[in-house]
Amino acid sequence: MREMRYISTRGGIAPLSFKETVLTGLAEDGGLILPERIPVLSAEEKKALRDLPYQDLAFKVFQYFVTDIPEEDLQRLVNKAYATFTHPDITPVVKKGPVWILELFHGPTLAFKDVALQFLGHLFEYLLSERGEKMNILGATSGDTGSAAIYGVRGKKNLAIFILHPHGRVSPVQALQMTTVTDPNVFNLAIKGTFDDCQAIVKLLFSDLEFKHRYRLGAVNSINWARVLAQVVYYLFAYFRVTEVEGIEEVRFSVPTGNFGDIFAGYVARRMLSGGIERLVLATNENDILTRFVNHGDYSLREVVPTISPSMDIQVASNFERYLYYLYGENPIRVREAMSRFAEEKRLVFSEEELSRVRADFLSLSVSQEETLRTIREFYEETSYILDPHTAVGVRAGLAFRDERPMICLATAHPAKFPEAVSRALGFEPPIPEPLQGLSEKPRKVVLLPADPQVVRRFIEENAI
Ligand SMILES: Cc1ncc(COP(=O)(O)O)c(C=O)c1O
Ligand SMILES: N[C@@H](CCOP(=O)(O)O)C(=O)O
Repeated sequence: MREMRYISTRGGIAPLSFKETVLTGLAEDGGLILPERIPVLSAEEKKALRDLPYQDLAFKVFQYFVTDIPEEDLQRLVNKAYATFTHPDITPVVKKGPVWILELFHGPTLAFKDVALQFLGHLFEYLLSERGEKMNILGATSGDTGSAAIYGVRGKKNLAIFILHPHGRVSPVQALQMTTVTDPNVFNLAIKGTFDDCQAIVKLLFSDLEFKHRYRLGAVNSINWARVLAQVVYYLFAYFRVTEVEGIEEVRFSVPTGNFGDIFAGYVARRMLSGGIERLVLATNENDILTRFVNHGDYSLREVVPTISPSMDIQVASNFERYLYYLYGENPIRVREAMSRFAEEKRLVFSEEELSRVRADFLSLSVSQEETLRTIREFYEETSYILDPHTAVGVRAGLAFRDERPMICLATAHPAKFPEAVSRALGFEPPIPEPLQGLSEKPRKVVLLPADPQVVRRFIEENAI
């Protein structure tokens, strides 16, 4: 395999290997890390990948991007990562009514984050033991990354984890999943603010290079390229499965979107396939900055509003910067200018030519809470299948943009993580799966802090390993 090196969206770092990329998290110039090229699969390569079981496909896809880990080690990491999943296909894709549902919730914390974070946990442990180093993981969550990251690194050597979540703005089940892990190296920080505040604190602390190096900070958010990479696999897996069954070469994916990480993984898969994914449907809840961007070129910041799909209550979508890099013709100077303009003016303006390229990549719809509840109800009536509210946002948008091509809707979380919303829609709560049973009786560990980077910094200084 040709060696793969990694660069920053802002152009200010020397190229990195994959291993360095994983340990670096946020690029030292404040940008996000990307591979120097996205491989395009030939017809023969697609044929060779088409029928592979999930783990084998993951291994083969990773090999294009991971050229500095020996094959046997990479294979072992992949096998360990997916051994915790309860479905043999890892991310099965099932036909329900008029759409295909890509179920991404068969991992330990019942959300799509497990697909990448189970892998990243093992990868961190492998890299740290190779170097004889320790790491303090720092992450922000609007609900799902937090528990998936905690479960991903739990019991692993040489790691502590600090997860910031917006106090009172994640679902009660999500809060319990995180805070009932009372291991001495796990710290849940409930921040009095929004997810955007939490993510801004994390990025600020990563940008303080002295602090980052002294405490050897590691990233579990989609800041970390390994997160995006692992998520690319299920797009390819679903694409191969659905096109095989339907006997058609083009599909659309509908993706409930918040931090733009999942749909960015879809964008990478689309480029790798070069032609198989006609467009990606970008579905947002009432926090609709990305929908306004696609449909009206209006990328301007508004207040975050709390909704029944809380994990998508985000306005400043981190991975948007990665997409901008490609939209701006892989020109890091333009990305750097845009990011500093956005920090000052809280908006970006795009040319008609740029917007027409955006619309060749994405279709977009913002779905209100009322429509989300209606979608859960109507989909259940038609198919007996219970959607979680995030998935319902994606299904609603997927139905709006359905044409002759198969529409694959990402089911990003299990409905039992959001029983209140499901009950409002259906009049009953979904059955509680085994991993969520008895959580409310367990002891909890959480600290309430203001949305102040200095306070968070002090907390890390006092508790880091
Ligand atoms: C259940 C669920 N659906 C959708 C999303 C949105 O994904 P992304 O932030 O990658 O856009 C999230 C948060 O990441 C989530 O937890
Ligand atoms: N919705 C996410 C927000 C963080 O996104 P990430 O993909 O960058 O980790 C969550 O559930 O925490």
